[in-house]
Amino acid sequence: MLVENLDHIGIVVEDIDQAIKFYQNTFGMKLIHQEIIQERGIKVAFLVGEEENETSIELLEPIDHNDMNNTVAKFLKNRGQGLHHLAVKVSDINKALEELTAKGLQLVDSAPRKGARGHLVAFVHPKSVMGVLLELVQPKEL
Ligand SMILES: C[C@@H](C(=O)O)C(=O)SCCNC(=O)CCNC(=O)[C@H](O)C(C)(C)COP(=O)(O)OP(=O)(O)OC[C@H]1O[C@@H](n2cnc3c(N)ncnc32)[C@H](O)[C@@H]1OP(=O)(O)O
Repeated sequence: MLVENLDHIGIVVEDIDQAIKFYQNTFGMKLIHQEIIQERGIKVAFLVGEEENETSIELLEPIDHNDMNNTVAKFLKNRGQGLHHLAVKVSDINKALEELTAKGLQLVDSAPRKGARGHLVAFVHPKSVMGVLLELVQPKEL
């Protein structure tokens, strides 16, 4: 599997609007995308620094903070705000999943699904990545 680059870093927050303002006002970062993903029960926002094609930060807030079936709400309750996942860009997500399965890694998603920004995404379990929840991202234009 070939990782092209670090696509984004996911950070779970209590209040996404407040967090967006914090990243904009404190670090001068720019909001490039915002979306409510109803089927995942989350609100997300992507911010970048000066170089727009660089790695972004994805802020995530659960729509319902009390829904413990929602992975982000559960994370927020159990671990509080903070780093949630690392996302790497790959050109062929199906091939990457096949390779990781062959290498014995535990996948959360055995097949890709539509994630934020219409990209194809799949998660690898943190138990297989030394405690880091890893997201594979295949941009929709590929
Ligand atoms: C929009 C879209 C996108 O980016 O495009 C997205 O979908 S991102 C939005 C969020 N979607 C996702 O997160 C999907 C992938 N995540 C998941 O399916 C889940 O969060 C799992 C990774 C399977 C964990 O769920 P589970 O219910 O098993 O959690 P749990 O609280 O019982 O925890 C089980 C063990 O995993 C650890 N654990 C839980 N979440 C973790 C995380 N984010 N990073 C590292 N470790 C984590 C716990 O500490 C615990 O370890 P110990 O056993 O050692 O105590």
